[in-house]
Amino acid sequence: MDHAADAHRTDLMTITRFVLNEQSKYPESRGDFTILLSHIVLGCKFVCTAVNKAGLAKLLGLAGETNVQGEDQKKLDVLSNEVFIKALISSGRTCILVSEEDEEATFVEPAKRGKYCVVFDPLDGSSNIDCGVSIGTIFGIYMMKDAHEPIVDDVLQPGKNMLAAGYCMYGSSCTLVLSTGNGVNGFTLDPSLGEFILTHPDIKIPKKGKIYSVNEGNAKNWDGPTSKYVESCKFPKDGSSPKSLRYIGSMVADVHRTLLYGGIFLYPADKKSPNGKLRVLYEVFPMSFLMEQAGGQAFTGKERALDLVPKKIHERSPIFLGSYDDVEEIKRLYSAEEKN
Ligand SMILES: O=P(O)(O)OC[C@H]1O[C@](O)(COP(=O)(O)O)[C@@H](O)[C@@H]1O
Ligand SMILES: [Mg+2]
Ligand SMILES: [Mg+2]
Repeated sequence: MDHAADAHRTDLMTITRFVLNEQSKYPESRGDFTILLSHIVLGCKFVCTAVNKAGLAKLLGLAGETNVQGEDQKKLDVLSNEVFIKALISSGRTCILVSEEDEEATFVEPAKRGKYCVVFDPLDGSSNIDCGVSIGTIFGIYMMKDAHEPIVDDVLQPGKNMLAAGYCMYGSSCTLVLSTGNGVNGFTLDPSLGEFILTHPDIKIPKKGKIYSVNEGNAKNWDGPTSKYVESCKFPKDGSSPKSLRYIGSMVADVHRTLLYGGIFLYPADKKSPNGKLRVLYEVFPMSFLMEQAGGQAFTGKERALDLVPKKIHERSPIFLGSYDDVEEIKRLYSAEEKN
């Protein structure tokens, strides 16, 4: 590193500075949230390093049952789950953790307990790992309802009660997008500093977009409004240009593009999966929270996504999220069908 040339960079807005600045706006704050977030950020850095090495490990024959040291080589999704569980418990600020990888919620032992509940998908888009396509981690943070012995109900709250949500995308760069309920900000990891730097301040999603993003292979099982909507993206009746289709199959990457470029991401219900595929707590809610904070909308086909009250921790829901006007159109089609 050229230290002289980099001297001017010491005024960069790192995520640590950013969160401390936010904290200073609340004089009564004891910094618990800041500490929790710093543990999540550390987890993301660990997973980013593991993801970057994954291809190499495979090439060198290290990713299998055992590595050269004779240790078990863990699959990335299992490893990522362990990283976040450890990072969150060691923060001393959490009481309940819900991970996609664990059937049951994890209750933190009293000595290490704090007041936050964290829901997360440690590695999203894991089917894309072996071909090096972008994958990510998604998280949402709730406050425990009251001071009592934690119970599962503490995480079965509507998404609008989330205090914060975000994702980290492990792609051509490592990008962390965060909202603490006061807009959306994006940070990019500078590997030379090991710090996330504010690179996308106050992200606002375009009001209308030119891209739709959906697994069209499921089209034969879609319901009327979804089919009509996708048809209108391809053959618009108002004389406008057709939308482009982009679909990666990693929710983090598809939502990130939607957030920056505008448009709509949909994982609708279909005849085979009447509740869709994506999980309410750690996929639908955090992404819907971010979309609304960026000026977009998120809809389930029946209601505002963040109004949904999950009954089970791994519950699924259809989801349509993105630019305000694009989601408005799908809402119109569903309400027209209801009236018929
Ligand atoms: O392959 P499909 O059916 O289009 O599903 C893609 C969706 O499934 C997911 O991969 C599910 O996430 P996981 O990898 O965490 O299970 C989303 O990231 C993505 O939007
Ligand atoms: Mg996922
Ligand atoms: Mg996952």
